Amino acid sequence: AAARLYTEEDPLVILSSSSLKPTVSNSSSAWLVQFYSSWCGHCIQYSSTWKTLAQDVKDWQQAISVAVLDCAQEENFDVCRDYGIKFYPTFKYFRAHSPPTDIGTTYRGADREIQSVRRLMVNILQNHTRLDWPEHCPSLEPLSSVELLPLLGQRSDHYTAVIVEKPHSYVGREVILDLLQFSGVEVKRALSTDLPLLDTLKITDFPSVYLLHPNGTHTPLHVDKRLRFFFSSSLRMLPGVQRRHKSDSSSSSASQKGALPHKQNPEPWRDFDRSKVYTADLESALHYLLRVELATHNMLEGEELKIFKDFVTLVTKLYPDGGSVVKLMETLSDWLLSLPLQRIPYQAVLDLVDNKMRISGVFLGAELRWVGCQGSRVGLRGYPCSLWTLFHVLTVQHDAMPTALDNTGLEVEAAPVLQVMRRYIRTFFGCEECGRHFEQAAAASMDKVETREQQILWLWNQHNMVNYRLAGSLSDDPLFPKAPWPSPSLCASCHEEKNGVHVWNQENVLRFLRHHYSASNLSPQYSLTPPRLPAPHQDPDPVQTRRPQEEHRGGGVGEMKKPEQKAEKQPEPRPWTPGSQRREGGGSGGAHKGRRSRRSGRRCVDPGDGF
Ligand SMILES: Cc1cc2nc3c(=O)[nH]c(=O)nc-3n(C[C@H](O)[C@H](O)[C@H](O)COP(=O)(O)OP(=O)(O)OC[C@H]3O[C@@H](n4cnc5c(N)ncnc54)[C@H](O)[C@@H]3O)c2cc1C
Repeated sequence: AAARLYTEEDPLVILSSSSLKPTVSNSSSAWLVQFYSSWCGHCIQYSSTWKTLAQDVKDWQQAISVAVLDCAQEENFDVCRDYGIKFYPTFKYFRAHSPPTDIGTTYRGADREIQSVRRLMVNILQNHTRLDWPEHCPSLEPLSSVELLPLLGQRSDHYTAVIVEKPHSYVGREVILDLLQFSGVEVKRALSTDLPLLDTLKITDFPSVYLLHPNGTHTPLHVDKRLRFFFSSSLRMLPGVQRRHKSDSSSSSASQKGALPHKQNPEPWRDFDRSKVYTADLESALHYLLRVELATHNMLEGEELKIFKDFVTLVTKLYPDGGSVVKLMETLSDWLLSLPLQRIPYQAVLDLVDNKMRISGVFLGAELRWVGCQGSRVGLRGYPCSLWTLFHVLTVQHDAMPTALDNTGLEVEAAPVLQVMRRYIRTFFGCEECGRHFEQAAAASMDKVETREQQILWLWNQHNMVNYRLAGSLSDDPLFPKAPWPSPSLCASCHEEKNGVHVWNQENVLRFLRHHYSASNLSPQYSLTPPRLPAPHQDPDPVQTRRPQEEHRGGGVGEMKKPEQKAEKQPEPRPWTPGSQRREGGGSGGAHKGRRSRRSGRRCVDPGDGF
């Protein structure tokens, strides 16, 4: 097992003697298989490149799939001999619909860099004939102005994106394949040598994307950088464009029309801005965590109690809003720390949260109210989304207030937010499998995190690993497809390309995260708890005094409206009461009193725009 270079977690198929032939012969897609040996040093070194390649072309798999087979495993000795493998690694490709007698064609290209292999994959596809063309692969050939110009002005039930590029460019074909699993948009390509097309569309730069809208209008697609990643991301973000789930990959007419495939969410839709973080999501996270997730642990004792205390301390010290939530967590923290008990019944925690604190006007919102975390139907997004959001906010707050954890005992750890998160997820998070995955990742690299900046980036990177893994899975909300985050529309300067491969500019990512998850980017709109009122002598807090209408004005890059549903109005905050969810009233009444003396007085600094 120690020698295994690839696991089921990797975005590729692991083949063996028994599965090779049934998989690659008569398949509706082509296959690219790396025959390797787990003892070969070069194969070990190359494995990370192969995994990156597999991730890069994961969305192409209905046309061409990536696999590995370990020839060092005894059970595979015979099959490697039968397929003529003499050196490691050997790359072989199998055309779609190939007969069982086909032992594949060996790739002897100049190099094995990701870009070269990706281009090889495009060439393999284009070498198919009409008769054996992979079933789900659209045409990769360029179209001419004669075919394209008549489409101008026509109405349709989907977008058509025309990529106009130089003859040797691969971008158009790669973007066509990147969008293979998405409905609501069709991608075609044309060449920069087609002068009538260039004249009509007034295209002078290459590659360019020209977009034909469903309503018959047509415009150039604006991207910050003319790179494959930017084109693919922008097209995936078009309204109504969504990832096909495995069950509807045969592109049912409903998904083609951009309709949501599942039952609509009965909750009223709340318009929101993707470039903001909503306190309602953070409050709902704590509401769920304290009243639902924790409720499954009747008695908190020993290690569990310690982990819960640490979590409460962390939120008390780092939660960015200064209102009821902090006061509540502070009171809870004081209470937990003052008790000499080794065991605390969960019911006592609940009683404190629901009843005792309410007497002094401190309360946590009474319901789940997802905003940035609302899903297109019940059961999607919600709590896990808000938990990620909460911990991202805490990593950024820790960076903005480095002394906030002093004298809590947490400051001795290099990455206290991550360590508390790790222990919380392992012990309390309801999704056991998520906890197992997260623990694996933490065990592999969390101990290497030494600075607050690395702490922010570690969590961002880990979250993206999960996004990659879950893209296209059943938990992927079609309205919010899982994808590398932040998207180019949120942060163009976070994305670059090196040797044809997408890379992150980590400096800009860090800058973006510090802004996105900062206190000044928190929107109180839809919040369930009363905002902190600035004391007469204090400067008004820009977050808390901003009127909801100002937050909510349309036109921003990230504004997210859901079609067909009425938006919910800004609600009145109301407290939690055990029997009734509807009772009104209850102010924060001095909820923030004394807070600044107990928490670090430093404010988070917004590094400004310009991403
Ligand atoms: C610790 C943890 C581990 C999980 N592991 C699994 C698992 O193994 N299997 C499984 O099926 N589900 C897992 N989940 C749930 C899953 O990751 C999603 O949270 C859930 O499917 C809801 O997805 P979402 O579309 O709301 O976006 P989420 O992934 O929940 O993201 C929430 C919001 O965070 C922002 N965001 C997205 N990516 C990043 C990033 N890289 N850095 C910073 N911000 C980002 C975006 O604004 C996004 O809307 C896990 C959740 C958590 C908290």
